[in-house]
Amino acid sequence: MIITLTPNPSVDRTVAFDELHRGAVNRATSSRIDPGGKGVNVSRALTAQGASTIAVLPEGGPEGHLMADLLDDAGVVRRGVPIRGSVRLNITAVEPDGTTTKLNEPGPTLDEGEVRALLDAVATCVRSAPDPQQVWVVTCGSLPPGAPVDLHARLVRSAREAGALVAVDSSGDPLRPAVAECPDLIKPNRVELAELVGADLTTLGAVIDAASDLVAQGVGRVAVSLGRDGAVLVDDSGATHARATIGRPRSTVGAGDCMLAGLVHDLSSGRPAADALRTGVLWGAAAVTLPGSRVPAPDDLAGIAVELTTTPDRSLAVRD
Ligand SMILES: Nc1ncnc2c1ncn2[C@@H]1O[C@H](COP(=O)(O)OP(=O)(O)OP(=O)(O)O)[C@@H](O)[C@H]1O
Ligand SMILES: O=P(O)(O)OC[C@@]1(O)O[C@H](CO)[C@@H](O)[C@@H]1O
Repeated sequence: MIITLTPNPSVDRTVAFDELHRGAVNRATSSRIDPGGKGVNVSRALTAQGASTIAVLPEGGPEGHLMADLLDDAGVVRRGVPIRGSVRLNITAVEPDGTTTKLNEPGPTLDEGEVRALLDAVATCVRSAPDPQQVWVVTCGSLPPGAPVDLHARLVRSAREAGALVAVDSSGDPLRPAVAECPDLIKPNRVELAELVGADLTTLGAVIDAASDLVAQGVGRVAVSLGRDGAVLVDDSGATHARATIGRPRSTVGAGDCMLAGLVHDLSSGRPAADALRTGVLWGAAAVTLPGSRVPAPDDLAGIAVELTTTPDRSLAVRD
């Protein structure tokens, strides 16, 4: 069982343009809408693959109702925590050459009672699971205004107390206190890891060294997503690198979330870490072949080959 927390979910509207012009009226060629926010996407990807998950999220306002309907349509089990504000709506503009422009709203202001209700909802889900020791909690994304910067860190503590293993996917200031709580897994991308450790990470070797330092400080595992260069997983037994080649990329929005979903899916089933990385990279690459933030179904994984090595090329220049 995998429980996700998304403190700042979003209804994601993806709008396609032949060419986007700043400061002009732009007429779209098509549009789609998906329930989103990083933890919500993790739960959507798990649901699409038939895995057991509950998405915990704040629910309020017209967008909150829309979010609930979209999640119900996708068959995603959810625990909505009522809030006074309204869930945000994020816009993604896509152009035929693959250029993606994201416009993310700040989200509703949460008060301390609402924050506590979110953390309690997660702990209740963990305690109600048949075997809380087998539960992973995944807490993801930006924090809405009013939420304390240590919200992810508090979640690591409270989910642990309830008996679960915990993964964190966030960035910037909210990531730091969460890392200090030594979660079982973190999933930064290369830029987020570079910001966390305060260094330029331009080769795979530099990424591995930075991740190894975090493991030495007590983080269980560090999975770094590297865009088209795949991902590297570092733990106290070493580093494993995996990547997949796909045809034409369509949208990278949510690919990191699908990667994390595949990784935690296999770890929670007791699979070896290298297999879990392979699954994560496969789900991430499959997501990139799909429009908007659509998540892959089992058929979408067919025909994508993943290369995996336990002796990564440390000199590889990493770009994304
Ligand atoms: N062009 C690509 N070709 C093949 N696989 C890709 C490509 N881009 C992304 N991926 C896959 O998707 C995963 C996640 O991508 P990326 O590193 O861009 O995530 P991210 O920056 O965390 O994304 P986000 O936070 O926007 O969801 C990668 O680890 C890789 O497996
Ligand atoms: O503003 P945040 O919380 O950093 O990111 C939110 C978001 O951009 O992330 C997801 C893709 O990873 C989207 O569904 C959503 O719009």
